[in-house]
Amino acid sequence: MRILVDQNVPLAEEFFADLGEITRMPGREMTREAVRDKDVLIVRSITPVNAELLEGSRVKFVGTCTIGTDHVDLAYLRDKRIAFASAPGSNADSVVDYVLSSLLVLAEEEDFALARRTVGIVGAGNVGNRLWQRLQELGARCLICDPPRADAEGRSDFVDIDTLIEQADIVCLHTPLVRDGDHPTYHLMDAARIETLRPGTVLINAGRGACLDNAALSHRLESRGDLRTVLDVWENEPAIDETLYSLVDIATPHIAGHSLDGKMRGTELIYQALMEHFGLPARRKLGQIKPEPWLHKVVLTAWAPPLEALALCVRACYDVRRDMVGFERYRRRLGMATAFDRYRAEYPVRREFSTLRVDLKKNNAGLRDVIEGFGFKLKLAGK
Ligand SMILES: NC(=O)c1ccc[n+]([C@@H]2O[C@H](COP(=O)([O-])OP(=O)(O)OC[C@H]3O[C@@H](n4cnc5c(N)ncnc54)[C@H](O)[C@@H]3O)[C@@H](O)[C@H]2O)c1
Ligand SMILES: O=C(O)[C@H](O)[C@H](O)COP(=O)(O)O
Repeated sequence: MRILVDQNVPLAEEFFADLGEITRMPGREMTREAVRDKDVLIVRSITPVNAELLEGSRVKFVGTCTIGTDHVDLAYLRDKRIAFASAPGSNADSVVDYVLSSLLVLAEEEDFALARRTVGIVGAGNVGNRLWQRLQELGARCLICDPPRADAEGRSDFVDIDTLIEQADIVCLHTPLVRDGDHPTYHLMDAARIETLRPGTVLINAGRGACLDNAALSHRLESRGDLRTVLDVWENEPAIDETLYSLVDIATPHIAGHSLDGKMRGTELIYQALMEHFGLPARRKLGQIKPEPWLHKVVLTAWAPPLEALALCVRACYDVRRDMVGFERYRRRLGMATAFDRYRAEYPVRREFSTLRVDLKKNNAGLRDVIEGFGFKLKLAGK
């Protein structure tokens, strides 16, 4: 069997080598010629998978090691009877880590307490739901907007997006990119909605770039400069708008989900789906292959103020400023589009909060819920 794999998919050799010959290639360089004689195609989000790529090829299985599937023409695959799998939930915790790390940076700069803010979460799927759970541990009030779920589950505790925008101090976008149907998300945050954001609102997009009208946001930031913004996803990646980039507070090149844990989980999910497709037992397990994190534990030896201790753990594990500064360094050297892709390809190792154990004394009970709720492992030691 011949398998073509994006070069940014970790552990492909460990998972797939027994199945056949693996060829690696940058996702943006995958052409019809490159896939023609392959049986299996394993991509990430930057390869458009459609008739143009696959027509006339032998490909019988396509796997994307990502949550998002907007780069895949699913109707075409169905029509051609090409099996397909994605990796739902694989890097959702990494995205939540990214959002929380960003919020802690802004809370520190602006001197606000997250617990006293209203956070609006647009899209309450794997990412949004986990963010909701973790924020509740901090005591933050959350407003949830997810019309497809509201319809399907008959939920009356969800709000519509305009109510959310009106009431939230922090607006987090975690929607997939959907262009049609009852609940499209293309430019869900359009010029009119961007204009109605209250001065001082924090706006975060870690879903897909085109869920937010980038030109309209650029206009609002240039003309009024009264929002705090965190953008991980952009329209026209990797050649993103330089002006918008310069106006955003935390600007990163689509790496919110790029923890090693998230990416490895994505590979494992596609391996499992591929084995199932071919009726083979999935003997390889991520737990047997996964490297140990560099930082295994943080020990808090005495009582500590909960929020300060939490911020310390977050920074020890993943500080979003590392990526902001790293991306800017690459951009100055390579120019925007090359830097965008190169930083992701050479992404420094990052582990999820869940890989860090926090040791607490028993008398530090106030911290217990916050640390656990934020996703860290907890160990209680005697007084
Ligand atoms: N920045 C990154 O690195 C990164 C990483 C992972 C995922 N993503 C993106 O984030 C998206 C969400 O991830 P997920 O794992 O939560 O996906 P998911 O499919 O589990 O959840 C998406 C949620 O959005 C809701 N939704 C759909 N249309 C909506 C609308 N018009 N308004 C409000 N809500 C709507 C859906 O009902 C669903 O509950 C992915 O589709 C992907 O595009 C980005
Ligand atoms: O949809 C996803 O899973 C994420 O957007 C993912 O992190 C994208 O990573 P990429 O494929 O761009 O490396």
